[in-house]
Amino acid sequence: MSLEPFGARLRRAMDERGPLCVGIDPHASLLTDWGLNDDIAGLERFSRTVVEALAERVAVLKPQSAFFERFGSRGIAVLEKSVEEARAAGALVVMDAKRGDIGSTMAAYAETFLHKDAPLFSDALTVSPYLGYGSLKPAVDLARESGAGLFVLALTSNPEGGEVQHAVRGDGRNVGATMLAHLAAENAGETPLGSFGAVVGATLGDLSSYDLDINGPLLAPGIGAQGATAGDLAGVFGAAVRNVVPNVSRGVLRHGPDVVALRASAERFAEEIRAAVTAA
Ligand SMILES: O=c1ccn([C@@H]2O[C@H](COP(=O)(O)O)[C@@H](O)[C@H]2O)c(=O)[nH]1
Repeated sequence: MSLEPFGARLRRAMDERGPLCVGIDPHASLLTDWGLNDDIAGLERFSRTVVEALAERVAVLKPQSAFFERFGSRGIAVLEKSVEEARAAGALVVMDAKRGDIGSTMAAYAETFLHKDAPLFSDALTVSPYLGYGSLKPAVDLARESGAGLFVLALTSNPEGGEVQHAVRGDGRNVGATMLAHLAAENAGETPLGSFGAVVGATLGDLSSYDLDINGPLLAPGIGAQGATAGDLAGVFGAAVRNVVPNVSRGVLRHGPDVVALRASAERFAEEIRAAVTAA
């Protein structure tokens, strides 16, 4: 049996818990700062601590797959366990793996993260559309079947992204705007919120030239370590701010390993975000 659609589950979680998404990003430097070794035991302890501190409190946890993959199969086993425990504690899990390939290979990535019986099944997956939006079709189809979602890289938080995403097409529209239009079509008619979201950096300044009204969630990394603040959200997203899922990773994680300090940091960000969204 498939799950209720991701968009509906996310809307409810955002309304009940606030929209904050905290990353599980076990950087080698953070493991050291936490007094852990940069090894599988350190990885396991780090991830378990973040899940214990936050999975019952925040709407979304976003493991960054790269930091687990670097430990090989044992790192993937830790990732599987973290996803399972975070979901069991009530958080939605967005797997940040940024997958993208030709359609036939994309189907295998979709099976990996979006098939409801897969060991790494996640509520949503980040995907790259830069082999063409249509190449994502197997992931879109399987997400719909499973009740999962996608976050498509549209306007990323890093300064280098513009050379691809701001490139102007023959029809005068840029690439990022085109991805947003594809997502709006995917989400048409869905209530209360579509399941196909965009990644749009909180670092990007005024985005009023873009149509962010995609009837889907906007995952907004960049708050904290990359320099954006909760106070920037209304200026960046305008009326779409209600559908923004702001992500903070290092900004919260640097307060570990103390569980109370991690919770306090996440609560501070959550409060600032609540104030910014309410005032918008
Ligand atoms: O445009 C993007 C897409 C993804 N990310 C990811 O989000 C976190 C941000 O971490 P911070 O420590 O809060 O900077 C990280 O996992 C990135 O890979 C992004 O930053 N920008």
